[in-house]
Formats: sequence, structure tokens, C-alpha cells
Amino acid sequence: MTHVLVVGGAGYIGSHTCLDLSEKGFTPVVFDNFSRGHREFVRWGPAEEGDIRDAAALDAVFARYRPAAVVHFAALIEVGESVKDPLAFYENNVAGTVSLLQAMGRAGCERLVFSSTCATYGDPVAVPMDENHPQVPLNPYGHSKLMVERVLRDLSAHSSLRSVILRYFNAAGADDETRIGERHDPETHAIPLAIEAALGRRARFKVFGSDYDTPDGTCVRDYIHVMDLADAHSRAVGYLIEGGESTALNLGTGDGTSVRELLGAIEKRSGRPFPIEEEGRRPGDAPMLVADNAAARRVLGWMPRRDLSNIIDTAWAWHTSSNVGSPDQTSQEVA
Ligand SMILES: NC(=O)c1ccc[n+]([C@@H]2O[C@H](COP(=O)([O-])OP(=O)(O)OC[C@H]3O[C@@H](n4cnc5c(N)ncnc54)[C@H](O)[C@@H]3O)[C@@H](O)[C@H]2O)c1
Ligand SMILES: O=c1ccn([C@@H]2O[C@H](COP(=O)(O)OP(=O)(O)O[C@H]3O[C@H](CO)[C@H](O)[C@H](O)[C@H]3O)[C@@H](O)[C@H]2O)c(=O)[nH]1
Repeated sequence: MTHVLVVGGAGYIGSHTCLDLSEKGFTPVVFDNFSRGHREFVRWGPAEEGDIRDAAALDAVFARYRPAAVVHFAALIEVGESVKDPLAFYENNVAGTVSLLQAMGRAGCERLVFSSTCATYGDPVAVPMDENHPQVPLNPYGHSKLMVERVLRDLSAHSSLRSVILRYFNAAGADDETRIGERHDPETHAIPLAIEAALGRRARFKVFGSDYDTPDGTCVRDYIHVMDLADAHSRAVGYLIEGGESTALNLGTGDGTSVRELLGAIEKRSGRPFPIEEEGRRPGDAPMLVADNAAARRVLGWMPRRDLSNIIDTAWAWHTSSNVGSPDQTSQEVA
């Protein structure tokens, strides 16, 4: 039985990765402090409650399961929160990851897959963006991820640790069977917010900026299905087990969708027009983020298999299922 330690595995992308790892014959062991994750999302292996800043808790889990690799999702992820409280992000995302890496060192575990983000690139100087695009983050969240990338590059050069850094573009969609799905609290992501507006759970959808230098004036993003992301993580684990070298890879589809196009697609799927309001720009938003995914295709033999309509179908199915729970209402209250 090959155990993979999935740190932050009770969260959105981590839980879908556990599903994919188990389908590929691994046993995912979730290590999570449940600060943002959900106990009912841990379904494909054991759950261990603990914090990555707690060395003793980490040592106990490494001793118990002797994982072949670690997949590390645990982080604070909300850009707005990072601007309000940068130190919380450096403590959790940077110091927490250093603590995890130290525990891996003590346990002799030398393979890590790390969740990074296109937010490390900042404002695009070329679209689509490949992995050599300059990395100039626009906020503390992006900086915290870039700092960990730096640490991992140093460890790859000067220790026996090997890592695959995965830079996701916009994760979206849900498990086909609606067992798990996207549940952030508070929710800030465009697709769940628009679906909740279509369902009448929020009063309206606010478009953050319609004066960008993009075809329709709204921001363009590369939405990638969470199960495509999950598949890439399982492949990255296999790649490291087979002796692959440290690398950093973009995970996106290569297709851009504007906020307006996204809202049109969600209205079409739901059959329910919903109120849309134009707001000012949200600080820290880049106008256009689209991936060049050639490296991930080449190195992992990966390719995205699902398109925007599958993303919206599975997200819609999740939000209309009984498993969705009760979404937080603080970011766009029902009037
Ligand atoms: N959602 C996206 O679109 C997106 C895009 C790019 C990158 N990412 C990255 O992917 C990762 C997962 O994102 P997500 O959307 O699944 O977030 P999420 O909040 O749903 O999951 C994060 C999980 O980590 C856990 N966690 C946080 N701090 C911890 C700590 N100190 N110790 C133990 N567990 C801790 C939380 O409880 C939660 O279960 C994050 O690292 C995020 O930065 C996400
Ligand atoms: O209520 C909303 C929410 C979002 N948007 C727009 O929709 C697009 C997508 O926004 P999301 O918040 O869904 O996603 P981001 O591109 O901001 O976020 C992505 O990049 C972030 C860093 O910038 C984090 O990594 C985050 O986890 C990841 O989903 C953006 O242009 C945003 O301005 C709106 O118009 N209204």
C-alpha cells in the first residue's frame, strides 16, 4: 500500500486530489487542521488532525504512515485577507511550509508536490504565460507562494528533496458524483458566487471592473477543472516516485474566458437570469491570466480533459445537491 500524505486534503482541491489518488491505487492520508477544510470531504483514506506548524504532530504522522510523497495544499488562500493580514500568510504559508519541510527531512521523505499559483506571475507581460514569465506577485498571498517556490528551488539544488511546483490558474468545477465540491468560507470565487446568485442565495453578482484592456472590458481567466488538477497531482507523485527531477509547471487549459462570457454561460446553464451589477476594479486583479501548459503536457503526459461547459455543469450539480452545506453570506449578502 503506497501512502501519500495530503496536507490540506480536507479542502477543495486537496479532497478532489484524494479522490483521484485513490482511483489510481494510492492511499491518501489527509493531514489538516480543519481551519478551512471539511471533515466530510475526507472520504478516501484516513484523516489526521494537525497543523503544519506543529512539529510533533507531523513527526507522528510521518512515523505512522511512512508516506512515499507529500502533496501540500495547506495554506491561507484569499488575496483580500492577505492584504489585511500579511503576517498571517507568512506564518501559515511560509513558516508552516518550512516546518513541513523540516519534518520531511527528519522522516527521510524526499518527494513533494506543492500548490503554487498563477498569482506568482503578477501582471502579464505576455499571454499565454509560460513558466519563464517574470514572477512579480501583486499581493502578500502571491509573495508567500513565491517565497516557498524559492525555498524549494534551493532545497532541490542543495539537498536530496525533489519537488514538483504546480502553478494553478483558476480551479473550478466539482466531483461528477457531487460527493465533494467547492466550499470556501467566505466564498470569493466567481463561479460559485454567480451560481449562488442564479439560485437566489445571493442578491446579485458584482462584476469587478469592466474597463480593462480586454475584448469585452472584463478580466479574462483560465478556468481549469478541479479533476484535471487532481489528475496532474497524481501524475506528479508518480513522476517523483519514478525519479523525475524537480520542476515547476503551469496547470491551465490555455483558453481564456472573460467574466461576461462566464456569466453568460452560467445563465444559459441555469436558465435563470440573475441581477448583475458593475463595480469598480478589485485591487490586485490582473487583466488577463491564461496558461501556456505545454510543459505539463510534456513532463507529466497530462492534458486537460474537461471544458468550461463541464466545469459549469459539475459546479451547478454540486451547488444544487444536498451536500453543498450552507454557504457563507458575508461577501455578497442577500438583500
Ligand atoms: N482555489 C484556487 O483557485 C487556487 C488557485 C491557485 C492556487 N491554489 C492553492 O491551492 C491550495 C488549495 O486551495 P483550496 O482552494 O483547496 O483551499 P482550501 O482552503 O479549500 O484548502 C486548504 C486546506 O488547508 C488547510 N490548512 C490551512 N492551513 C493549515 C495548517 N496550518 N495546517 C494544516 N492544514 C491547514 C485548511 O483547513 C483547508 O482544508 C492552496 O495552497 C492555494 O493557495 C488554489
Ligand atoms: O464577485 C466576483 C468575483 C470575481 N470576479 C472576477 O472574476 C474573475 C475570477 O475571480 P476569482 O476570485 O474567481 O479568481 P481569481 O482569478 O481572483 O483567483 C485566483 O487567483 C488568486 C490569486 O490572484 C488565487 O490564487 C485564487 O485562489 C485563484 O482562484 C476575476 O477577474 C474577478 O475580478 C468578479 O467580477 N466578481
